This record gives sequence, structure tokens and C-alpha cells, in this order.
Amino acid sequence: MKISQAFRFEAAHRLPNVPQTHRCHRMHGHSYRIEVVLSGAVDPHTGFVVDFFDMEEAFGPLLKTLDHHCLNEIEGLENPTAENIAIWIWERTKPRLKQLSSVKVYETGDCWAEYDGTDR
Ligand SMILES: Nc1nc2c(c(=O)[nH]1)N=C([C@H](O)[C@H](O)COP(=O)(O)OP(=O)(O)OP(=O)(O)O)CN2
Ligand SMILES: [Zn+2]
Repeated sequence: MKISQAFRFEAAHRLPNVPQTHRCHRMHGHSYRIEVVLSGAVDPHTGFVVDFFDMEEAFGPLLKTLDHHCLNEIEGLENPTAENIAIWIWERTKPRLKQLSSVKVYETGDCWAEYDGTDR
């Protein structure tokens, strides 16, 4: 069974490794949407894989680190592409949520990166 919870945050960033002519080289902002996907068996008593409230508690502190910040200034996010943000979230969430199956980072409604711990 897979369950997902979505979170949102606002942040500024610039992509330092694209050419200066690329518009994302300049500082700009996104309303990011994160999807945290968990996979596991349904507990026959609770009917949950994991309580959504527990997911919120595990992910909340990370969200605070990201929300209304300049992502480039966060340690490990010096090149804050959607891909790198997904990896960064995965590495900090997996130890707290063992059932973590993937992390999706939407920069816009149409563009996202998904990381499942492989193919880094
Ligand atoms: N593979 C990736 N490609 C790009 C990434 C990325 O993280 N991974 N990021 C960007 C930039 O962040 C850029 O800001 C994205 O811009 P865009 O999709 O155009 O979104 P906007 O909201 O700024 O665009 P509008 O068309 O004005 O809505 C680029 N590539
Ligand atoms: Zn951007």
C-alpha cells in the first residue's frame, strides 16, 4: 500500500551552475509542493500504514528550514534544483520515516523531480 502527504513551502533560489544567460541563474522564487510517499503494510487494527499526523510531525521541522528561506544558503542546497532538493529531503526524512518510498518536489504544477533513494 502507498500513502502520500503533500506539503507546501515558499522559497527563493538561483541556479549557480546554469549559464548566466539562463533565466534561472537570477534569484527568483517558487511556491514548492512536496509529496512524501510512504509504502508499507496496512496495520489491521489502525487501518493505517503510518498515521498522517506522524508524517506531519516527522516532516514539519524540515519544512520550517525551507519555508521563506533562500535555498542556496541552506547547507547541502547550494545548487537547489528540484532534483537536489528531492535528494536533500530524502536523506533527512528516511531516518525518521523508514517506510519512505519517494519524495516528489514540484517547482510548478507542471515540473517535478521524484527521488526514491536510487539512481542518484
Ligand atoms: N531539470 C531541471 N530543470 C530546471 C530546474 C530544475 O530544478 N530541474 N529548474 C529550473 C528553474 O528553477 C526555473 O525557475 C523553472 O522555471 P519554470 O519552469 O519556467 O517556472 P516558472 O514558474 O518560473 O515559469 P513560468 O513559465 O513563468 O510559469 C529550470 N530548469
Ligand atoms: Zn527556479
